[in-house]
Amino acid sequence: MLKERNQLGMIKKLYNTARLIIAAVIAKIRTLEWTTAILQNDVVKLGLKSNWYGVTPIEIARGNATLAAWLSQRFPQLSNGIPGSIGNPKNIRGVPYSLTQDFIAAYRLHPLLPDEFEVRSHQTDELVNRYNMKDTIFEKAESVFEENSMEDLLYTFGNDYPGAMTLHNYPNFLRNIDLPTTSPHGKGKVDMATIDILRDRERGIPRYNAFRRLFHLTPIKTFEDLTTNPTHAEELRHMYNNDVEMIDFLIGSLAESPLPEGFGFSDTFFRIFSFMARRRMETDRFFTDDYTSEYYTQWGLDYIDASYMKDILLRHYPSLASQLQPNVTNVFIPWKSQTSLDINFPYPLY
Ligand code: HEM
Repeated sequence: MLKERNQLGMIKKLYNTARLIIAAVIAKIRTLEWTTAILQNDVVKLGLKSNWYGVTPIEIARGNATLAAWLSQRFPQLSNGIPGSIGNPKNIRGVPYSLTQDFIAAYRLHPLLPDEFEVRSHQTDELVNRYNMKDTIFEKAESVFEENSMEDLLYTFGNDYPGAMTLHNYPNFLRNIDLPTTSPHGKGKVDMATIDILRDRERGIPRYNAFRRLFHLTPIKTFEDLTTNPTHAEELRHMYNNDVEMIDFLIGSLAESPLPEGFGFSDTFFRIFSFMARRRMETDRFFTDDYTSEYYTQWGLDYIDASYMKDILLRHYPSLASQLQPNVTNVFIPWKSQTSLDINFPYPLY
């Protein structure tokens, strides 16, 4: 009896330790790889690296030794990443953590979705299947995996570009989407483009300009302050009755132009992303006080450190090796576009 209970305890411990390790690998991949693929900007990369590993003053000073010395004296905590760094205990900043509705509003990235896609062979790049997105969602998703090999799907998604986060780019299939009976709405057709705006309004998300003020960003005064595209400015003036204060958060963010260099979405979205990216880790005891070998095991900490998404893909699908050559460093950036070795992956090295 006692033996069985001990065994059960061991199994539970093994399960929970594995869960912690996998959650940390996912958090690391999201911080250092996914986000740096959609925000391909050196300063952002450095910021995200600082969240996980910390940054050294010499990296920030881009090799300038005098500035680096001053930085390390003035900001001794600089080189602390969140996970495991001494001096970074759990910090809720006086507010219990939750994913805010504002973050959810900034995550309404539906324009990233295409209306159709082509599955291509990972061996020959030949067309294998062509799909309309509407035929691949909800209960129909499983058939895509039955009709294609996992290697071909990974190769396809590894090389496809997402849609641009901009006005007039909402996927058509979502504008008249057939919800399954299992959806909280029940069966029926909905227009997700409308719902995205409606939900933000009913949840009290500040309008675009109010949001910018709350984030200490300069509010816009005219439609031309928002976008360099005169057609968009005119359309928005008409839609919002010439009142910039009425522009919805999502619409303002989709209209924003020009975007900072390398950004896949607006600077306004970015503010809440970068804020939450840090906060969701620094409020978690397992990424702060308890990111230790006692909870993770030393094997686990080393495994997290050594694992990037590419390692995971190759571990499970070794036959992708010829597509995932050393020049493919970040698998969230189309593989074929990475033609030369990026020594700055996953963060810039100065
Ligand atoms: C085929 C792909 C997708 C479909 C069919 C889909 C559909 C939906 C549906 C039906 C809702 C609920 C709408 C409601 O409030 O009534 C929703 C919400 C949402 N979707 Fe998507 N979506 C897809 C992909 C994505 C992607 C790729 C992202 C972001 C990367 C995303 C972000 C969100 C967010 C942030 C919400 C709001 C969640 C909440 O209210 O808590 N969706 N989506």
